[in-house]
Amino acid sequence: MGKIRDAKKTLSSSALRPKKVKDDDVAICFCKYDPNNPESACGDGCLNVMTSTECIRGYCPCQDYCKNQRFQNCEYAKTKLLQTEGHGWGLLADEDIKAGQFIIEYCGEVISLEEAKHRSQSYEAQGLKDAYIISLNSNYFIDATKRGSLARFINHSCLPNCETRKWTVLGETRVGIFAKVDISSGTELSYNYNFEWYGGATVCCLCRAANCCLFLAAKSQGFQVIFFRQLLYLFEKFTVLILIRIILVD
Ligand SMILES: C[S@@+](CC[C@H](N)C(=O)[O-])C[C@H]1O[C@@H](n2cnc3c(N)ncnc32)[C@H](O)[C@@H]1O
Repeated sequence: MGKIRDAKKTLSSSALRPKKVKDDDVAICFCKYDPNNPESACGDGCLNVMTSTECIRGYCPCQDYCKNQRFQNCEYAKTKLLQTEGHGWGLLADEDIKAGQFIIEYCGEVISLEEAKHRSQSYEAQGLKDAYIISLNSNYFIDATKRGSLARFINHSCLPNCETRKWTVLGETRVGIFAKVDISSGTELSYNYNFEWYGGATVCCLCRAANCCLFLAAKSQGFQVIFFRQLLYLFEKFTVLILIRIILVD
């Protein structure tokens, strides 16, 4: 495993493309902080929260009471690494996490589609087993292979307890991992890589869920490609089994 950096010190997905938000473009909510009701400060009813946009310090009417600056304040849940059986490192909840809670930002280098294609092929050629490129939008991807937060260690599951969500933060799109359900401390975190993951080689899924799709990101790789890859994979497995049988029987 490469050296792990402190998540708070790593690049956020927007760090490579800093963009000053113009005053006219700042989305300002209508929340009003009521000391008798702490939920009044940018909770579920906040216009910005409803549109997955973070409030900006200095503009939010709730000022220091604003609760809608979680990416900017790195308000991550406590997590820790674990060594899994068969699929490398994974990430555990190190405290009870509530459904809907922001867990961690998926940080890394922001790269173009062309660069993602190029890097993915190059990593595969270098024999890198694990792939860390996920989609930011149709034009940009986040590559956490060399630099990233602990989110890069979250494995795939076909029945996940987390999901990725895209938020607009200081005018930029950023990707966060959020809990889909209540998660108890000590449980491995997972999300479904479908439509997010820019993987290289076909990887057999080890999630053990009853609805397992057998391969990682089977849907995002396109039905035809994955169908033929699966056929090829099964053909290879059968050929090996037949050869072993021939060797053992003869
Ligand atoms: C983003 S990384 C996850 C962290 C990785 N386990 C590690 O040790 O760094 C994605 C890689 O983890 C492995 N992986 C993740 N989920 C898996 C699963 N359900 N089954 C098999 N391999 C998985 C695959 O090798 C994949 O390329």
